[in-house]
Amino acid sequence: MTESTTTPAAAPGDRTVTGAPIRLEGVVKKYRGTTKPAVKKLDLEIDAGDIVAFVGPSGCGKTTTLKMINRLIEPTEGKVFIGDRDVTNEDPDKLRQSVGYVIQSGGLFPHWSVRKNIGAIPRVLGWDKKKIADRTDYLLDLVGLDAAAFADRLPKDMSGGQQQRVGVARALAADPPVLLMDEPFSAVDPITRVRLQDSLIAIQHEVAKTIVIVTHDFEEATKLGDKVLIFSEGGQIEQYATPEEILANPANAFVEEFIGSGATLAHLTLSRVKDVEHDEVTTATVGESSKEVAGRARAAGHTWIVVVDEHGRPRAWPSLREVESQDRITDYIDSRLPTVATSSTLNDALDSMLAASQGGTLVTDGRGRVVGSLTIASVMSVIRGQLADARDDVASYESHHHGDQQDASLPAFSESAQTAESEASRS
Ligand SMILES: Nc1ncnc2c1ncn2[C@@H]1O[C@H](COP(=O)(O)OP(=O)(O)OP(=O)(O)O)[C@@H](O)[C@H]1O
Repeated sequence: MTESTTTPAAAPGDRTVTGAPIRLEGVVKKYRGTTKPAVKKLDLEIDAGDIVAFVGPSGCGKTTTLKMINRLIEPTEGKVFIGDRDVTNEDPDKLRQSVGYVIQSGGLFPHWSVRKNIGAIPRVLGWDKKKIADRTDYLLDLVGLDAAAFADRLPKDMSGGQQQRVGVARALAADPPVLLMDEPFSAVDPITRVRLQDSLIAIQHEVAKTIVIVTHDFEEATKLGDKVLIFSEGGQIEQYATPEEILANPANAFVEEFIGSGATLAHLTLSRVKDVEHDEVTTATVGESSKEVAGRARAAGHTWIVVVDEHGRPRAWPSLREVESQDRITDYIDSRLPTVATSSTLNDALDSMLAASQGGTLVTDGRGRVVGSLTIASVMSVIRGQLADARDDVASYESHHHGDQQDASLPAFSESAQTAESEASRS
């Protein structure tokens, strides 16, 4: 028998995983001076090329666990492996050069240009100038920034979202197999956050690292995570599974409580967009003075506007920063603009937001004219209100139904309950 010497060809669209698996074995963290361990005893395997999102209530040990992977926090007990390397025995500085790390506000050196920031670790590693310059240009493009415009800027001359993009580029500079992200998108506005999330998904599609991300936001976790890890206090794993599995089969009452009631979904198809109060929007037409439009928007407390055509139909929804980057409103058309009609269900609205990967959507009337906007938060708050009402109804039914003595203040209800019971017993 002859051995095959050919390596199986990758299927079209297959990506080369450059990430390494991460394994935690019996990892414990006891902070000095505390009685309860922050992380009790954690065994965890993360597959190469996966994004795993850590979620859980405040203080449950997410950040502690994350930082034990690059030993910004030293484990009290246990071992951490990246690939085959037992990193608990490595020089921590060396280790951190091979593990990308992204924190909340980018964490860039403020007096260094973007180029210098991105080149920080490659310089320490002794790369030559040309290689660093090429890598910087590649990474800026990867994170969606124009190298010609941004490479020589200082962080303070960039938006929070742009700084965070540079933070990601810097973390990827030395091509590490692992990227750790500690609430990377929590300091930016929701629209920017959605864009950064989408950008991370696109980047990961290309680079296929192993990414661990700590987030407070379950939506973000389900959006980004190939798997989501739900912790409870003491770094206890309550469920570690794909978002679909968690939503369909929460492992226990803790997880159920954490992700919210499943009834939420049922309500989405019952309610309509017109039942939800829309936010007002500032509209403008192509060619108007940007300054005037921005002034109008600010007076209304808006941070973005909708550019509409002569029929009032939306073309784009630029932020004021984008508006003010030009003298006049441009004729740009955003082909991915999410819109829903007032007659759509809330489910449609969420679909539209998700399809466009947006945290909000424009609302149009039957003729496609913009009448306002809707955010996921406002849709969710309506649903939560409905659920609370539904629970109150059930609770009041149960308290009266199961009470031994009749409540004199509710004779009609008691009677009807009794009637229903006697009818049921007759049938
Ligand atoms: N340096 C420290 N010294 C003592 N206790 C600490 C220290 N850092 C964290 N802790 C405690 O360890 C526990 C876990 O903290 P950790 O920051 O890992 O939680 P977390 O899940 O990331 O919380 P959050 O979501 O609020 O950021 C908490 O009870 C916290 O108070």
